[in-house]
Amino acid sequence: MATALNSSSTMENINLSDTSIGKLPEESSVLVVGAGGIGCELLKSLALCRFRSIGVIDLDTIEVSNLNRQFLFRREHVGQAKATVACDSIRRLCPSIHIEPFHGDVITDSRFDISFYKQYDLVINALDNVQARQHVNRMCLLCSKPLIDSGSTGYNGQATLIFKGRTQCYDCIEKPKQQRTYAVCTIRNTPSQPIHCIVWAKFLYNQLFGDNDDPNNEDVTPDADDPENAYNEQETTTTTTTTNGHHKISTRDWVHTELEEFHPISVFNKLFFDDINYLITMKNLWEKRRQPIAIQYEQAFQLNELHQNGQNNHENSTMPKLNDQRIQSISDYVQMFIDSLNELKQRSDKQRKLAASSKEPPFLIWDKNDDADLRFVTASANLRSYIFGINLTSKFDVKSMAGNIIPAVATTNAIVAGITVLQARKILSSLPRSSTDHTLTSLKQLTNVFISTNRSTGAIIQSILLEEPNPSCIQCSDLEQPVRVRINMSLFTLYSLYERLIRKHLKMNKPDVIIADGSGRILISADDDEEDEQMMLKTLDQFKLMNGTILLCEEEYDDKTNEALYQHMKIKLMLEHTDTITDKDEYIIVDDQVIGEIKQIKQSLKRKLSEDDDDDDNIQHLDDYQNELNIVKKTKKLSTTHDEHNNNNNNNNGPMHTSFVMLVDDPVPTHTNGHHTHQETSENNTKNHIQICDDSSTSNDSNSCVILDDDIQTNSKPVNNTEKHEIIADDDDDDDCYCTDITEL
Ligand SMILES: Nc1ncnc2c1ncn2[C@@H]1O[C@H](COP(=O)(O)OP(=O)(O)OP(=O)(O)O)[C@@H](O)[C@H]1O
Ligand SMILES: [Zn+2]
Repeated sequence: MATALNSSSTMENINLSDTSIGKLPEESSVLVVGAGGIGCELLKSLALCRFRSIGVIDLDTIEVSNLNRQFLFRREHVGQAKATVACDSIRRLCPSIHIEPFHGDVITDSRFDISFYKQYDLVINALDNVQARQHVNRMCLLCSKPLIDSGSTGYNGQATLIFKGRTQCYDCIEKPKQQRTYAVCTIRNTPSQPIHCIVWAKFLYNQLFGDNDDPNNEDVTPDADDPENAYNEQETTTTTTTTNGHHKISTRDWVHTELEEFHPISVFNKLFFDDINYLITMKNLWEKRRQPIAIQYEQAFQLNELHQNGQNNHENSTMPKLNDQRIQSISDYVQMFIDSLNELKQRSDKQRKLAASSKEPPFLIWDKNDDADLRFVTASANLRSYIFGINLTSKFDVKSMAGNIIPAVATTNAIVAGITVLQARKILSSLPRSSTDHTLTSLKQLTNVFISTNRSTGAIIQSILLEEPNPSCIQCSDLEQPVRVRINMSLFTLYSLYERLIRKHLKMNKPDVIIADGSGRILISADDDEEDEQMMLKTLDQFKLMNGTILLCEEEYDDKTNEALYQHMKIKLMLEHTDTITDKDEYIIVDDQVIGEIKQIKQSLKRKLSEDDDDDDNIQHLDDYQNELNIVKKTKKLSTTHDEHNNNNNNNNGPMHTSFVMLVDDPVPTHTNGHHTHQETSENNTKNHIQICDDSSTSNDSNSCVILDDDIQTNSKPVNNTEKHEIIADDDDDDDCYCTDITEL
């Protein structure tokens, strides 16, 4: 249900000076991701609303084209990091503020891990792409941080709220995919929208001046293989005489054979007269469509009318227009075509010569910001639109459509930023004031806010009730908390991931491994009988997997073997990149996720394993699954032992928990104790350790571990050998596996 609000009623609902509950802006720390159009507005508004601790991430440097709306930047800043300059400008505005820039990619920069996010009370996205938004969404879900996702497209904008388990997350609802590809037949034979003609014009540019070896360089000539075309062309030669004497000549081949003796008028007549006449011979295409009209250069200048169909709404609007926003006459487009063609031909000849003596490519690459490139596409697209009776498009709009540009409107950004700060204020007032717990006390006041020029609702700013999370959302449903795995993406191979981590360690049989980024890309298919060796040896970064990528490992019930152990099992893995790992096979599973993961294994077992808690002394040979369960039990027991130990030392009766579990592949020494010996019988004496360490230990032991649980602290304190608890789990399937309590070592 939508509640319409005008801006004054929005303001009335929020009492900025209400300090009775929740956190105050000056007590809170906020992370802003993106210092572009919305980001600049947002930082200014946050600073003026008394937010005093802000982190700013942006990967980009300042460009001249940013200066019109990203007002924290000036011409002298061009080329400098956006995050740094934005923070400097805010400091000048508000000297008492603590604002810290981070120049880096929020997705791939290993500085931005879970512990980084945990420093903040609230995260705000001011990003311009889905991938980065999805990543921040996942990170906030993982550490239960409130997130506001702000965005704008032209006159529309939004500030939506995301709280783990309480609202929809960014991925709860699949985003409608923007159509970026069009059927080849539509482009070559039967365009019906301006974008079809613009795509055709870009193909034409590539045919004439671009990389002819590029397989994406589509032919632009009429396609007689169009299934709609009953006329079945038998000839396969590039030059064919059609029934009524018109010639079909492939532009690609024509470029090679004829362009040496370049004549712009021949190019014009081939494209807009010969090819169109050939297309007209495909009678079936025009049974239910308007037949195109071929235009010949010699008559083209007489086509002075603006357009055929009364043209689009823009032309009727009384809004003043810049030259580039105006639709021109057909004769203007004819002239524009000839002029830009000549210009590009000269440039292309130069480029070919330059390539002979340098590393430059021997072809041109279309650039939306290059005037000749843009004029060529505008003119070609509009001539074709005219031929097919499609509305014409201004140069300004062609630039936006051909360059996939989403228009940025400074006023929308300012409104979105203002609303986002109000949202931030409301969220903070719902957070407990003196606690690091970020559970919201109430969602009552909170809504999503949309800015829309669609007046059917009678409001520009609309407040929409928060939606419940989607229970089957792969990112936020509680049942599927990901197991966090730290690896070095540039060293860790697909083989290590599949064979060592997923199959050996997680005990999955032969799962599909799917990249959970909405693309449905399958990394490894369970149906493949043989693994591609070359592929398995590739490192994960070669598959464009990144810090924060979630993999869904899914295994079906194996009815052939009727093996209950391998019934349907699902595990999500979240990959976290770290440069600090230098061993190509090493992986670290972070903290209690390991326990969650083993619990999942436990749940997936059909047979009921006995849960006899008492006989830790009676350690015996265990099968792999029993062993995993015992690790869980042992972990709990060790935590308890440790708690007692700690309590004795500190007189602290508060609960203690295990700081982290680390799993590494390292040669380990043989451990001997009264009861059992871990025999180093596996290949290379390599074992998996699971080490459970505690951050309260203070010794300088060189065997100390890195503290991975960010709840406790980021930097490690060395672990005293006598306090260290260690469980050694054998990586080798054939070996016996023992659990050993460190107190016995
Ligand atoms: N993965 C990322 N990590 C960090 N910052 C990012 C990431 N992706 C996008 N950004 C930043 O988000 C900001 C989005 O701002 P905006 O939408 O105004 O885009 P812009 O690149 O500044 O402008 P335009 O695209 O119009 O030239 C940019 O400054 C961009 O650098
Ligand atoms: Zn979700």
